[in-house]
Amino acid sequence: MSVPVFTAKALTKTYVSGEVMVHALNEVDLGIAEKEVVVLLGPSGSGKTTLLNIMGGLDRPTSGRLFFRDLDLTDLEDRELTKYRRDHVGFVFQFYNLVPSLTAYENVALVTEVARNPMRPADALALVGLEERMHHFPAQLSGGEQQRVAIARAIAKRPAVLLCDEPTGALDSKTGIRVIEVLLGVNRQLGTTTVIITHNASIQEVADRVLFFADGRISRIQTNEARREAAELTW
Ligand SMILES: Nc1ncnc2c1ncn2[C@@H]1O[C@H](COP(=O)(O)OP(=O)(O)OP(=O)(O)O)[C@@H](O)[C@H]1O
Repeated sequence: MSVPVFTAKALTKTYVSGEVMVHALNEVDLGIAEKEVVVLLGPSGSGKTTLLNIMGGLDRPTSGRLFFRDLDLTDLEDRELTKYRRDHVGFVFQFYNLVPSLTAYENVALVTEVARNPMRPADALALVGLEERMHHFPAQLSGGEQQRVAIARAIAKRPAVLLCDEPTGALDSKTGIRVIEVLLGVNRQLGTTTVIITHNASIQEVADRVLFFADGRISRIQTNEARREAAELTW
């Protein structure tokens, strides 16, 4: 078997506020394979975002190890961690964080201008189905379209991993399903390993594996025999 994209060993993140200690992540062991689609489900405060942020190099664990392929992220200096993030990680958040004064094309070009081996902005926007809207400003696009621009921006540098924190959280079901469809299309066409945090249990059906979080631990892992297509989802 090839080296996993991520390997976590006893990964732990503890926050101390006053007398109270919160184990946001509590000795999590995990492997995520290349090209996998993984959905993280669990109640609020169970540690999903903490894990995603550590995988993305936005945060550091208190103890334990996290490898990206053969690279031990827990060993890296801040500068090296920033380079890891810039070279290998795309993020998609609930809110799109587009620059309002720039067109869709220009928002994506902001990233491709500084990336090492980027796609052309027009190709990234075509991949998310927005080739006809690329010269529109964010205010001229629907929420779902803005999220698709954010996805184009995240994948234009051809990251190995795409980390998505509630990507459909602000969308109605029809546009949310379209966004999931776009994420699956990117996974299929570019082979991007994709991790999706959601509170929407329906979305688990499109995953290869579903990780259920409770109290900073993975309480259960479900392997789906077959992935559903986004178009088959309802919520
Ligand atoms: N910067 C911080 N300082 C103190 N406690 C924190 C901090 N960040 C997270 N926590 C705590 O760590 C725990 C895990 O939080 P986390 O955001 O990972 O949960 P989550 O499963 O992503 O929740 P949600 O679904 O609401 O986003 C929570 O108890 C949270 O309050």
